[in-house]
Amino acid sequence: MWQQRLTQLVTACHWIGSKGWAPATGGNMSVREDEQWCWLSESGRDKGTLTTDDFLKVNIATLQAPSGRTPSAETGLHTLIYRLFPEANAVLHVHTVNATVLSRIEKNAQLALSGYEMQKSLTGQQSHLDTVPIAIFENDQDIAALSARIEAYAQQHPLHYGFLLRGHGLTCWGKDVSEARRHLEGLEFLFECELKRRLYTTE
Ligand SMILES: CSCCC(=O)C(=O)COP(=O)(O)O
Ligand SMILES: [Zn+2]
Repeated sequence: MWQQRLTQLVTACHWIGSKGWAPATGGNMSVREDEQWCWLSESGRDKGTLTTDDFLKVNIATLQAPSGRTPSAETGLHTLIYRLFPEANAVLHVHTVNATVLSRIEKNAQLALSGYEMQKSLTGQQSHLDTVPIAIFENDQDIAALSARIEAYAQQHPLHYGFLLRGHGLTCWGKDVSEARRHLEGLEFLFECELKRRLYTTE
C-alpha cells in the first residue's frame, strides 16, 4: 500500500517540478506508511527529479530517520500533520510564486477564499457562495516552534486542506496522493485568481 503511495508521490514530485513549484531545491513531500512511520524527501534535493531512493523512513513521533540520512528541514510539519489528521496520507509542500506573494499581501492570519467555483476542488466544498479560510502562519526557522504554533491553532480552529507560511509557501495534504495533488492544484489556482483580483480591483 505505502509502496504504491510512494511511487505515486514520485510522479507528483515530477509534476510539481514541471510546474516550477519547487525551485532551487525548495519544497518537500511525504507519504504515510502507517500510524508510526512516514517517508519524507531528503533535505536539499531537487524535488523535481526525485526517485524513490530519495525518500527516507521517518518516525512520526520522534522525527528520527533510522537510515542516518537527513530528512527535510521541515520534517516536523509533515509529522505534525500525520499526528493531527489520522486520515492524511500524503503531504506536499511547495514554494509557488502565488503562495509566496499572496501570503505577504494578506496581512491577516487567514486568507478568506470566496466567490470561486474552483473552491469545489477542495474536498467537501459544494458552493462558491461559501468562504474557505486558509490559515497563514508567520514563517519561522525554528520548525519545532512553528509546529507548536500550528498545533495550538488547530486545537482552536478547523484546519482543512493546507496552510500558508508567510513569504515561504504552501503545505497541503490529502487522504491519498491524488487528493493532495488536487488540493495543491486547486489552491494554487485560487491563489493566482485572488492575487489577480487584488491587482485589478480595489474591493
Ligand atoms: C531553498 S529551500 C529552503 C528550505 C525550504 O523551505 C524547503 O522547503 C526545502 O527544505 P528541504 O530541507 O526539505 O530540502
Ligand atoms: Zn519550504
